[in-house]
Amino acid sequence: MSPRTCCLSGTLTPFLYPAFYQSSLASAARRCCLARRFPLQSRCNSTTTESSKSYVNTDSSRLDPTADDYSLTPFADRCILTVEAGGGGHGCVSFLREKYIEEGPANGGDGGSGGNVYIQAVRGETSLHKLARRRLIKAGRGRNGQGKVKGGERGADILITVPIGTIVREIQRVDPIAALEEEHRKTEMNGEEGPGEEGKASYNKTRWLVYPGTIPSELNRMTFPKLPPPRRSHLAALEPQAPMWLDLDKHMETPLLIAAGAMGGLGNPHFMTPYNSRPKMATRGDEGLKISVQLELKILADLGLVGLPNAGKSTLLRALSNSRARVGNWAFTTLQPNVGTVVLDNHKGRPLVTSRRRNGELRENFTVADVPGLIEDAHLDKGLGLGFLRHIERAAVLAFVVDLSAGDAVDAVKLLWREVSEYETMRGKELNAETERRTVTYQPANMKASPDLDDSPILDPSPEPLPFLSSTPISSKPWFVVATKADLPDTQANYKALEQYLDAVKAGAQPHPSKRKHAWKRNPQAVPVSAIKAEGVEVIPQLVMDLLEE
Ligand SMILES: Nc1nc2c(ncn2[C@@H]2O[C@H](COP(=O)(O)OP(=O)(O)OP(=O)(O)O)[C@@H](O)[C@H]2O)c(=O)[nH]1
Ligand SMILES: [Mg+2]
Repeated sequence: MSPRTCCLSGTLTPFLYPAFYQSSLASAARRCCLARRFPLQSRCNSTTTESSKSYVNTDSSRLDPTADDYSLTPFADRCILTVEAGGGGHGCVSFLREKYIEEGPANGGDGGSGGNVYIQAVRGETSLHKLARRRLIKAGRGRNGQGKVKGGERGADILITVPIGTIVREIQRVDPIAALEEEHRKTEMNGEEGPGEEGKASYNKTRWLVYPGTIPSELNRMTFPKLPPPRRSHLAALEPQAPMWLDLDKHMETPLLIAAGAMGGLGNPHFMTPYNSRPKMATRGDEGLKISVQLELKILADLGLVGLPNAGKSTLLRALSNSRARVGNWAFTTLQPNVGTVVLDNHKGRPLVTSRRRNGELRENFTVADVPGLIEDAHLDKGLGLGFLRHIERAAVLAFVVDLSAGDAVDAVKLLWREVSEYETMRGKELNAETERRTVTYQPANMKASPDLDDSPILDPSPEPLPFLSSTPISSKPWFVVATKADLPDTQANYKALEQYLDAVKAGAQPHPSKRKHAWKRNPQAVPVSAIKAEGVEVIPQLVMDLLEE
């Protein structure tokens, strides 16, 4: 018997189903030892403190709470946001004035550059609701330049903090500098072609600032130099390639720049010539880059609970962690995902489960996401399905929660897998469409740029690989079944049938419930539990750790 099977059949079935209890005396003795050293309470819900009382008694009211005993935190997992980098301050037109220097030279300072917009995924953020309220986030504008060659102050930067697991997709971008560059390129070309009034340009009030009090007739007589070429902040090189598509799936130590502030205008000393030491013009600061982005949070939990409504997912989450998710005896009690943390090591003695992360770090906890119940055709957005199916897409391990007292458990597992699998197909199609959208530039046949191009769509020549979202197909994730409400009478036969079905899936006698080729079926197991009495749940942490290591 493998250690996992031993652990499973050993610790819980004696309470629930004595008939299935087959483990050896030796392993029972070892478990007794373990139970004495780590009482149930400290083992699977180590955030609770009163270790002297029995687990069941202490938590009976917590696990079977009244309908109004829950805590609800504001939550949003999607939002559309416009971020705007700060505009540059204007250059200054001023002249030196001192005693005995009546008409001093130009000494206007340059405008300050605008503030940058940064994004950072941090631990501790769990929702996008604060950003959803804001809609427009604008970095500070640079201050205008001042006399005595004083440059303007830089605009204030903005840092957008998002939860880990946020995907940022660009919807629209307004780049004023790109427009200016285009304009500049055109004027350069025209300037080269046309006969030369070199170095002269007319007054453009969107680009030039003139000395205060300049009257229109004077303005007409003034000779404006050629507009300087548009400038970008050197920080713009650090911006992600447009169109932006970021998958912020790790805690970020440093923020990522997404929109660099615009440059400030030039002060009047820039326009001094040997013939004109007192230019009466300066340039205006540039407008900031504006990007509309869609933020989508896909919770990154280690374990995702998938189940029909009223199956007991929230009760299970309460039994495993210190969560206060709402529990009620009706469908759709849970309307938004809840994430609970199961503490494996509370640093008060030896941890029950010792597991290391991929980077060798010792795991102190793991997270469990409880999402609203799925119903048939959830993938077609029935019930609350589609909005929340994406939260299980990124869970490392899936736990299918089935209610043993509510009909055939095997049918429930098959139905849940069907929905998850349909969702996976849909996501695959979406991802392909997105990839195509980003690689192929459609050009109608009658608008061919050059006659030697054939009719095929033009591939984007960009050598940069596209940033794909790294995601494992849902069907290839390790999974197990939590058979809840095992305390209710006449559930044994249902559980037995479920166990037999999973054995058949493992042996290959039955297809994987998702009907997919490369689905994970190495060792799907059933865990009978009574979440309401916290019986049987103590094996789940070890099981999850084993599956996480796969
Ligand atoms: N007898 C028994 N009742 C349970 C058990 N687990 C949950 N229940 C009850 O089943 C009902 C539904 O539990 P919830 O945890 O709210 O179920 P859910 O799956 O989160 O439901 P939705 O959020 O609506 O999808 C509640 O009345 C629980 O008290 C169990 O192990 N045994
Ligand atoms: Mg619930």
